[in-house]
Amino acid sequence: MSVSRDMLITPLQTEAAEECLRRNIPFVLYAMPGQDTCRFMASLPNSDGECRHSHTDNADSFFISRFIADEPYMAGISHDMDEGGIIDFIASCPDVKGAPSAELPYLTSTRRISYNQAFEGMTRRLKKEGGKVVLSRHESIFTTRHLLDSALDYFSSSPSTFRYLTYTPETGIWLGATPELLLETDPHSGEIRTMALAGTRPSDTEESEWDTKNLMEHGVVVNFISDILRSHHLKVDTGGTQEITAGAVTHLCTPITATGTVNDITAIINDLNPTPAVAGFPRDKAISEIDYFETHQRRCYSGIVGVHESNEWHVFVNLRCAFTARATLDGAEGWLFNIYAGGGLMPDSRLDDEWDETDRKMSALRSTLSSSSSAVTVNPTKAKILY
Ligand SMILES: C=C(O[C@H]1C=CC=C(C(=O)O)[C@@H]1O)C(=O)O
Repeated sequence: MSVSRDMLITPLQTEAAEECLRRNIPFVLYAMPGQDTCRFMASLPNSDGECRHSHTDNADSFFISRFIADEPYMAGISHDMDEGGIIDFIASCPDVKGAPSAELPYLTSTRRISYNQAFEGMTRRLKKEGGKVVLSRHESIFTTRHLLDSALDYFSSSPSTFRYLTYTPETGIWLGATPELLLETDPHSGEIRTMALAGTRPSDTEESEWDTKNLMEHGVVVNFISDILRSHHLKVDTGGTQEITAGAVTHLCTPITATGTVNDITAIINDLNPTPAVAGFPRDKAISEIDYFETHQRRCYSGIVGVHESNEWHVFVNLRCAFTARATLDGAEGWLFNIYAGGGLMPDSRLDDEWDETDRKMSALRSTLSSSSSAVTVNPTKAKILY
């Protein structure tokens, strides 16, 4: 099911986002899972022409952070804008000292040989010691398709995900549609909701049973999340494991709720993040192997992304996403994307299956970027990034 294209991003929101992209003003367009309207927020410049983009506890804000930032870093964007506010914003947008992001996308994709080597190194240890590590890769694609068109299509084809397009000077431009909830608070019931999302197979499989590798991979995440919540003295209730389909892949998903007195919600978020669904288990060992074997920086892929609005937290794991920047290739203007995906390795993982899994996880965004009459190039080594 996909929602109506017209409803998701209004023409005014598109115009405002384009203005922000032109002027390097931090902004976000986002839609909550199941919603068919987007919210637009931007960090307006202060009287010195500088954009405020720090997170404050009271204002509604969007945040995005890197995978295992030393300090849990949040780029907040406040100032929600309704349609009237957007008109004023576009009309009066003062000159800002917006800086382009210092980070640049990779021109080439993760090489198969590098992925294979990382796989061999990680599974060699897993076979001896057990555990789990999530190995990721990225694919570099240049497209002449306009960014806002791509975002609109990607949003409308993934209605049950948290969808966003954002720019901050710290992170650059990111586009994503993630199915994975890290944590959500409900001030009415006092409940915390989360999920274990791990274990993947093709959505067109004819198998009825899940294999042991996927069931165990999933179980590691259920146990980890439950243990963290219990360590915060919360009562944990684990629902039945379900299947959820996201494009070409189906995942195992166990909803988890926690109740009790929450003294410090950000401490719970920081303890949960990253879960073994994106890092592995034991966590520290998995993170150091990711650091050692992966040949790219994950940047914001598999970090957290979400909103703090009306005193509620909606925190997601940043999956099915891409980092992008304006670029040219052979005289054509377009966008250079690094699409990221990973998969959990267990001692009995098979190399080709894992590679194919990441391919399927990237496929929805890849086909969005290639649709209509846009010219698309994979590994655009001659692309030039525009500032
Ligand atoms: C790490 C990713 O997916 C996670 C979420 C669902 C299933 C996963 C898996 O089966 O490996 C991963 O844990 C990704 O999409 O890049």
